[in-house]
Amino acid sequence: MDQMTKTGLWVDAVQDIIAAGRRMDRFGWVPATAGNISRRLPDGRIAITRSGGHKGFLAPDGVIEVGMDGRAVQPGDRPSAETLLHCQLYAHDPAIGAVLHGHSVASTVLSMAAGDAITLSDYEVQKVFAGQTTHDASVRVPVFDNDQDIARLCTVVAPELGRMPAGYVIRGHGVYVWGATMDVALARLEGLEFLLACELEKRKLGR
Ligand SMILES: CSCCC(=O)C(=O)COP(=O)(O)O
Ligand SMILES: [Zn+2]
Repeated sequence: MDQMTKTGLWVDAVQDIIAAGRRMDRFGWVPATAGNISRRLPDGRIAITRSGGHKGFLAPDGVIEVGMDGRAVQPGDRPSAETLLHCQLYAHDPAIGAVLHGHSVASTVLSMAAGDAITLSDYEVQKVFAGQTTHDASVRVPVFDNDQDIARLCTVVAPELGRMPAGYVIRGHGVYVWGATMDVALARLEGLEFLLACELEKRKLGR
């Protein structure tokens, strides 16, 4: 165990991740072992969920430390299979402090029916996203084809970095959302999931 794992800052990050997992689970966004959650650490490393655990029932040892290259600091630790998507966001923007990934019904189903984006229009809640000041506008949420090769998926996401006010969706898979803090990331996730759920209901009405 190195110095970081002993500090209060590490404990804060772990508590943030455990609380986020519980909240995502309450909404049904992390079924079975789906989803992953991370936070940037003050030393530039990342605290991220271990691969394969239920994110609604995380214990402190369900969170491990990785470098910006996505490799576990402790040999033998197995970080989330999607760690590189988190690292990509942290590397892109130093202001990003937390990244969330969930598998909601709405993001899964809508993305399977979508082209290269889901467009959200006319919803008041769009204003939860930075730079959105009115419902009278559109928010484009890119949809990327699913890929088990996460390094290759990163190359597909890369051109859109900096142009995704609400996050992005991986087709038939789930959403990625981020924020300066865990609270901001959770608020954005809640906003995006609300809007995707509305969109799914609207389409069921044939509108
Ligand atoms: C059972 S969900 C398949 C893997 C996945 O998409 C996911 O989000 C969870 O993977 P992890 O390695 O982070 O547990
Ligand atoms: Zn996933």
